[in-house]
Amino acid sequence: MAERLSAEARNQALSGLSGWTETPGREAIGKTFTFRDFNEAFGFMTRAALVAEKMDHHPEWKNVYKTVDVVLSTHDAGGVTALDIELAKAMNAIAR
Ligand SMILES: C[C@H](O)[C@H](O)[C@H]1CNC2=NC(N)=NC(=O)C2=N1
Repeated sequence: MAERLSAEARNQALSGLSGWTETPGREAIGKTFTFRDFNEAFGFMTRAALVAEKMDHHPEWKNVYKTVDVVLSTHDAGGVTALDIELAKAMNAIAR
């Protein structure tokens, strides 16, 4: 199983991840993606879902119209692991 990252390692990883921040009150990272319209937002979710399923690592997320709020943590590890960082990177790449 992937290891929980220390606070220092999390901050180090976040410094290279545009738009992602620590989620207040829990060990997780989050980002709000904003798109042009619902179609773009849902297209992003569709592509990200395929990556997540392939990784067997799944986001917590919520879509309202053209925004997608994403929170990533590794439930099995009780914190943020390299899997969350990898999925966050993939989501940034998909959203570009
Ligand atoms: C059995 C299965 O591999 C696990 O439950 C996976 C599935 N997807 C997961 N997704 C996330 N975000 N955290 C997990 O710990 C996790 N565990």
